[in-house]
Amino acid sequence: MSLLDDLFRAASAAREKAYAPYSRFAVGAAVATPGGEIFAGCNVENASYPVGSCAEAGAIAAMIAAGGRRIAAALVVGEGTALVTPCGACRQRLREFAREDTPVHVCGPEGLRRSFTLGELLPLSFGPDNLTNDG
Ligand SMILES: O=c1ccn([C@H]2C[C@H](O)[C@@H](CO)O2)c(=O)[nH]1
Ligand SMILES: [Zn+2]
Repeated sequence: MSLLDDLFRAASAAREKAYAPYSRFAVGAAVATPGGEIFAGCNVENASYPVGSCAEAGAIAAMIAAGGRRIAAALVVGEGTALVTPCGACRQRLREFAREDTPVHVCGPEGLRRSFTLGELLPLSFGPDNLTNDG
């Protein structure tokens, strides 16, 4: 079984647990560390709508809490027929721990629809390197 399969399974399982009573749009996400550890998350909405969080944020939080610091690959599972790519805020969240060439796989419930690099989704990005002062 491939890393892609493992990411898809983890994200799909998290998506089953999504708390999305307002949008009724369940999303699951998973990230893999360079060592092959996988962390997943789902969207968690709130009666105060802006307080809700994306699936990607949950997956990244799980990785950080477990001591992970780098994302080697990410995957999102949405629904409907359109591509559910990470929202703008989540592209930036991924950017903190990933590189321009890091793959971001976009799936529907049936499986992979398209793969991007993070650089394609967030070109000319601002990241941690911009804040280092070593010339
Ligand atoms: O990549 C995405 C796109 C949307 N959502 C969530 C946010 C909200 O709960 C619902 C509808 O936007 O889907 C995610 O979690 N990840
Ligand atoms: Zn998002």
